[in-house]
Amino acid sequence: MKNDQIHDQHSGTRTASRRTVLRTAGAAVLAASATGVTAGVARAAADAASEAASRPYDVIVVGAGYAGVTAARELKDKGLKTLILEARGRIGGRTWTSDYAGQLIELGGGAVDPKQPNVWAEAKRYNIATVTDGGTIDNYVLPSGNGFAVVPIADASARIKSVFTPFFDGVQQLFPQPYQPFAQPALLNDADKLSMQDRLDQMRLSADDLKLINGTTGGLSGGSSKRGAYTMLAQSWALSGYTYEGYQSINTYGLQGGTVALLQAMLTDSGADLVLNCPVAKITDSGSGVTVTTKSGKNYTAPHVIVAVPVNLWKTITFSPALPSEYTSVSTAGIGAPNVKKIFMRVTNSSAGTFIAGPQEGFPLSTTIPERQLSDGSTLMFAFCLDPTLDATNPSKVQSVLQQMVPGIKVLDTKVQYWGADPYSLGGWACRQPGMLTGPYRTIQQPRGRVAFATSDIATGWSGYIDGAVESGITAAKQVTTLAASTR
Ligand SMILES: Cc1cc2nc3c(=O)[nH]c(=O)nc-3n(C[C@H](O)[C@H](O)[C@H](O)COP(=O)(O)OP(=O)(O)OC[C@H]3O[C@@H](n4cnc5c(N)ncnc54)[C@H](O)[C@@H]3O)c2cc1C
Repeated sequence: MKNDQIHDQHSGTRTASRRTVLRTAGAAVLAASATGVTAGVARAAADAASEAASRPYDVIVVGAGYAGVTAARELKDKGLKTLILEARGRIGGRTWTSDYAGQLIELGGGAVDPKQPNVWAEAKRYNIATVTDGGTIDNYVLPSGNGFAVVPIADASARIKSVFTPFFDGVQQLFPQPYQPFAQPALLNDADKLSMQDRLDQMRLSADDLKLINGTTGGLSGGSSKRGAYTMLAQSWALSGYTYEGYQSINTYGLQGGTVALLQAMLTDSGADLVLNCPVAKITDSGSGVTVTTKSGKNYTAPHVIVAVPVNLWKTITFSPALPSEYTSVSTAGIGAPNVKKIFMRVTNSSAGTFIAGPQEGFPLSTTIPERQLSDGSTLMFAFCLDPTLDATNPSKVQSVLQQMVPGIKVLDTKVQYWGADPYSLGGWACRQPGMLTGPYRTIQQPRGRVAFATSDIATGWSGYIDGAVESGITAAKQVTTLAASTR
């Protein structure tokens, strides 16, 4: 079976798509990612930052992930000049094109899909090809009784589909227009109270069937199905066309050259100046302009600011005047799923052939997926891990967990990104908690004074995906353009 017939997204789900990614110089692109004030290799970073502080900008964007860069590009299209301040030494945030075992890899988000209109349009606009891999996967390793069973992929997919599809009974009525999640307020009020675990409980599944799907719901939630809102996954199902196949297929494509290739093209087009290694600590809105203060004490001013950092980071920035409680409480509770690690590894000796593993909630590794065969005879795989106690940088620890599912398998080495502990993400993909969508969500999508917000975490459509980041960047740029026109 072609491996793009099954799939996953993010964590708990089951991605099977492998990509023939052109091994363009991902790292070199990253190293050369800065434009504008940071472009000159010879120019000292401090000089560049000082120069930026004295230049007149219409808008300062905080954060150079997909949401922030999209906002800057949109503002340029409206004739506004933008400065981007980024905490890290690279662009991309929760997308991170890196390299491992001589391969280009995505340590964060990587998959895009034609059902995701915003990011798909960007790829077309900048002529970035989408890539997929036609490799095959033999088996699915599934929980069975107290252990695991190796099941031919077609049989396993049919079984998962039959258990998973009823989880979404009624979603067509709940989200008849997937990009307008509030269209059915009465139904939504009830549904948004449910955690994914509540919905699983309603289904009264057998122990084995429960284990078939709670790895997905628990994984998306950041470790426990009790944390994630049912409406989060239900809306993704609706956006995918209300079918298992539609939902499965959203992880089929990657971007040629990696996510950084598209983002770099957008950044270059934005004409924005970018300062890297510049974490923002304070944002002061005087009513007539905004001052952004970095951790190192440097001030930048502009008429407007777009805060394009993850929601989980809002609580780490001092806003003056203070943000209303809706913003602070959501940031404290968190939208970005906790505990998320993405692990790349080289494996050999698989008794299950090429396989996907979909263990149950609570197992130290979540979905485990083959990416491609390597010329040294090993297989490049990646896995998600929601267990903060597993030291995934230690190959023998990962191996002993993997061997519980596939006896004899060997892990040669690993490369890990722990998003939950990363100070500039404090979590992985967005997964709202029960009550957030019907509660503070519409408020936190709005600007406060001269400060607007952009991130996939507050998107109306594909929140939790690159597409949602692009959508949110477009929205924030519109909000600021309207404000700028009214305050001129
Ligand atoms: C492991 C993983 C797998 C995923 N898989 C997929 C997938 O396959 N497909 C998909 O579509 N999506 C996927 N996602 C989700 C997707 O990556 C995100 O939704 C998207 O990248 C978020 O973009 P953003 O711009 O909203 O936020 P971010 O990418 O987090 O960007 C925010 C930026 O703000 C910066 N920042 C933070 N604090 C400060 C500060 N104080 N001062 C200045 N800058 C600051 C950060 O460094 C960062 O660059 C995945 C995410 C993860 C973690």
